[in-house]
Amino acid sequence: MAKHHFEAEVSKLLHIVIHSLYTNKEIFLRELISNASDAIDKLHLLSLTEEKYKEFVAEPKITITLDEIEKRLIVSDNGIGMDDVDLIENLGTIAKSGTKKFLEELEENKQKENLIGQFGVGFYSAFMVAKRVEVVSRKAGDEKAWIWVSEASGEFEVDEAKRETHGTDVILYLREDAKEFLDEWRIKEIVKKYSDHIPYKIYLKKGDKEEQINSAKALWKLNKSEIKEEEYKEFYKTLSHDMQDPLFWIHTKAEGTLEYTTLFYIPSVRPFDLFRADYEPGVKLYVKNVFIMQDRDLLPAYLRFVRGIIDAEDLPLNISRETLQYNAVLSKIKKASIRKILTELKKLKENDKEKYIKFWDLFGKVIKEGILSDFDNRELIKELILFKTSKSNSYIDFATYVKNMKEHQKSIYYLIGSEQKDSPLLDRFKKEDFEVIFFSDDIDSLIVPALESYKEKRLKSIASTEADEDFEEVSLDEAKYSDLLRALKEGLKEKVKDVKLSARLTEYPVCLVYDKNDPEYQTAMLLQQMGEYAVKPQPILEINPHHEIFTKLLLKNDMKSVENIALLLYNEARILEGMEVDDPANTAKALNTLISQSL
Ligand SMILES: Nc1ncnc2c1ncn2[C@@H]1O[C@H](COP(=O)(O)OP(=O)(O)OP(=O)(O)O)[C@@H](O)[C@H]1O
Repeated sequence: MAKHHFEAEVSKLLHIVIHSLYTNKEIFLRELISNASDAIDKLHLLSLTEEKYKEFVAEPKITITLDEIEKRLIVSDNGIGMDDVDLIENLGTIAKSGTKKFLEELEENKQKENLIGQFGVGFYSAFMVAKRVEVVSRKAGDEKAWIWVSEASGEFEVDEAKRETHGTDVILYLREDAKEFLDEWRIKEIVKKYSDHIPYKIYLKKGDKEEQINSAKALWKLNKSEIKEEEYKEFYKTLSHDMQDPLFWIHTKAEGTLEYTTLFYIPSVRPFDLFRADYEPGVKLYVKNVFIMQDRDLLPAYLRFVRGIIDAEDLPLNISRETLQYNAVLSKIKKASIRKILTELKKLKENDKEKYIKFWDLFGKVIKEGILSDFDNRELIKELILFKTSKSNSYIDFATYVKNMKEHQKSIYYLIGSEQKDSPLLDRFKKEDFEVIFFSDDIDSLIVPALESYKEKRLKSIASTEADEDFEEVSLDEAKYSDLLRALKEGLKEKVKDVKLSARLTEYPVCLVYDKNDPEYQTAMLLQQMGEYAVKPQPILEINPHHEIFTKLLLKNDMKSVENIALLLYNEARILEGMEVDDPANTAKALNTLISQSL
């Protein structure tokens, strides 16, 4: 046998593989199956393009043989095969510059295991589980077969061998601690996990028994017209482990400069961990049918409910979690995928409102997070938002709202909080016949201010003084009420920022508003929950000078009971805005005093 030395980098890699790699050993099988599949791909292409390979159109096949007696695992294929020169070159050196660079980085990195676990070390990963590896191969078109043997000791040997047909057998003599890979269930499990959608049949052979153990069908690679609705649904269930049918799916094949396929599903139930910080990502990355990883970074967090697959043609199989974020090809695919999902959701909203409302009730709250995190798609996300309004009990969107706007209406008006159809703040808008949006999700107080505008129409909160600028100024007789206003303010102390006369009320005696530069109640509360204790809501109590409570109070000119009245009216305004009573003990006392006085 002719002896050869491994290239220095290979020796380094082997050293790392053998000495530093303890976790995730099972990936060796993915790597070997992937190589076998590549070898079949190559021959397949040649048989299609070159005359002398025309005869090699035998049924492609990958076989995993478990030999309990010799403690061997063999991965065989009927692909292109290798001759002696190929064996020396391919299995004695590292061809790819990426791998070399990775090795350099690895040398400097202490957490080798973490890094390398994410990185396909290709053929050499066989040494994670094998003390000795033999590769018996015969190149398609050659008469001779060759054997490559190594025990990873810095050298390997190549000699003539026998093989009936073209193709390759990679024979692993399993180490003592890798005997689990002789178990057929373990192998089936690994193949299902990583290689189910390799387009070639994978057989498992043990003794006389031989069975196919993968589906051999990359569903997403088929043309849409070839896939039945049922097949889409079944595939979703295997992919997501969800028992229910998906709500809908988006299947895209991109060709041209960037070649990739994506199949995304929207579930019809909320994943259990949707609102957990440690949620499981739902999208898997494949490179040419080979499963690479399931990673959060494949889609932004606001699309975390999406299940599916991204299968890219132009990515290296060894792309790691660390390099994932920096890969330009993947970034482009990711960007296009986000846009595609959002655009398809918009279409669903237009074409199947009932289904879209189902979607919105399940995931609307999550999608809205994108307003804060995805600036590029902010306008598109705005199109997806649904809400109820002071005029509509069923959902509408911004486009409909704007279409329904009155001619003299300057802005889009909203109120944050639970649907407050009886809010005193609505008075003026009812009078003008302006529609007011109710934003009632708990995150709305963070999201809605960031919306800013829709189609050049500003969004304004009706609980804030910012909406006032859209209305004509009304002159109010401040002087006449100054003593009363002062007395009310003194009664309420720091509960309110100020007490003022109101131009916005017609029916109600009081309401609470916020200066346009101050956080509104819900925002302040949310910030407090997030640990910003210093942020306090600072409402302004506005009083309706035409309401009889105040006209009578003014007539009486008796400020004795004003403190009690102030507390009650302030709490009335809070209740009408859906807040809880502030200072309940004193409020009850004030109420009792006033009741007694009236008896
Ligand atoms: N079963 C096989 N049949 C034919 N050639 C093979 C086979 N296995 C490996 N090779 C050859 O050996 C080379 C090195 O394999 P290795 O797995 O280390 O790297 P790779 O497949 O090129 O990269 P990666 O595994 O990262 O995709 C392959 O490029 C291929 O030419």
